[in-house]
Amino acid sequence: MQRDQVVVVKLGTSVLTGGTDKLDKAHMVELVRQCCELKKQGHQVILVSSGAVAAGREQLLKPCGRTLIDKQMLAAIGQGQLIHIWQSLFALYGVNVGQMLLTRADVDDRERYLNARDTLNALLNYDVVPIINENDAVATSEIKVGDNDNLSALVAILANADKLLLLTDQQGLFTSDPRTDINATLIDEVTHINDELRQLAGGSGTNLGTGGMATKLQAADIARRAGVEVIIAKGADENVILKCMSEQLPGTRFLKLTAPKDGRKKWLLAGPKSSGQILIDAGAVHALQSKGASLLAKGITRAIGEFERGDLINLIDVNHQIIARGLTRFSHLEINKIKGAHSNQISQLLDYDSGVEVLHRDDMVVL
Ligand SMILES: Nc1ncnc2c1ncn2[C@@H]1O[C@H](COP(=O)(O)OP(=O)(O)O)[C@@H](O)[C@H]1O
Ligand SMILES: N[C@@H](CCC(=O)OP(=O)(O)O)C(=O)O
Repeated sequence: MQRDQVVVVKLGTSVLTGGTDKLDKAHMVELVRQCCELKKQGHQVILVSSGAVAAGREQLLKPCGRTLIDKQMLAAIGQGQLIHIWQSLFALYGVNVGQMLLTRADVDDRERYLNARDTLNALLNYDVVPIINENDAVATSEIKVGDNDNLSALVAILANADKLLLLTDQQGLFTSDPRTDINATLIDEVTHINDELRQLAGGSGTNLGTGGMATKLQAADIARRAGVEVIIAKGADENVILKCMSEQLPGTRFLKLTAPKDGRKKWLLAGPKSSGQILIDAGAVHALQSKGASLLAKGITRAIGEFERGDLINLIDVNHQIIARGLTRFSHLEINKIKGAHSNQISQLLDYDSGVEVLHRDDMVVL
């Protein structure tokens, strides 16, 4: 078994409540035991823990709805309770925990991303288990990641993790939702995530979880591009966390891809929201994918949305697939003036010299 790996363990509400309306503390002790065993083996563990809303509901003892504001209020009540439980359970093993509550804004902004990364690394260096959740109480829809599957992928990128374990109430990804299809079969290994696979993954089969398999697949897609192996497995299975670290595969494994080495490119993968899109032709797609080229104006069909120089944009092919993302050196207005033009015509078309690469290779990740 490989030692000294950084492992992000995401525990869904389904695992923490065992499908009931209360936190299953007996099972939480068992999960803590496994995490501490991993630490003893020399690995570093980060928890992404859902359960604040469920804990708040349990604590409130009054009926409460499921609107955004209801959930924000319940999270405000439940998060303290949740971290208190984790803290006391890890203390049984003499392990300290540190709470980090994040929103999308903390990863979108490069400086805030670096601050969050420094805190995470400092906790790991001091042998503390970081316990992360979305800062639900203040996260409005604009700044929300929205689900802890995607959040855990961002955390795995922040921490430069080796593995991301998405623990849930199913054995893994099935050919369809096993709650509704008794013939559904488990998919052991995934090497490509495409639209066909996405169609197999439905939403949450209960009203406890957020996102179901669809968000787990999004998370796996992001994390594996950053060089993280992802496993979806059943949180209630005996020794599931320990098994995920061995050859004995308990669920669905998503093979990792070769990650960019540059930290800024990893940040681009962590998915700051794009401000707009640039439509590119087949020649440009080929140049980016096969030749490692920068994007030049002649391969651009048009700019969609409004953006400025320095903004993050997605590059889209004729089939509306995202091919790459990166920081543009031209605004949408400039791009619409220079699209299709040869590089030597650009300064003339704009009346000033702004260079010729619309997206430089160094500022771009090809997906
Ligand atoms: N193809 C699929 N394979 C497995 N589970 C699926 C699939 N499609 C939808 N699901 C649903 O996803 C649920 C797990 O996601 P979710 O309820 O969000 O749990 P968690 O709280 O662990 O994130 C399962 O209970 C299942 O009903
Ligand atoms: N942040 C929320 C959980 C959001 C979420 O993604 O839930 P889940 O699908 O159960 O992992 C909470 O703590 O209740």
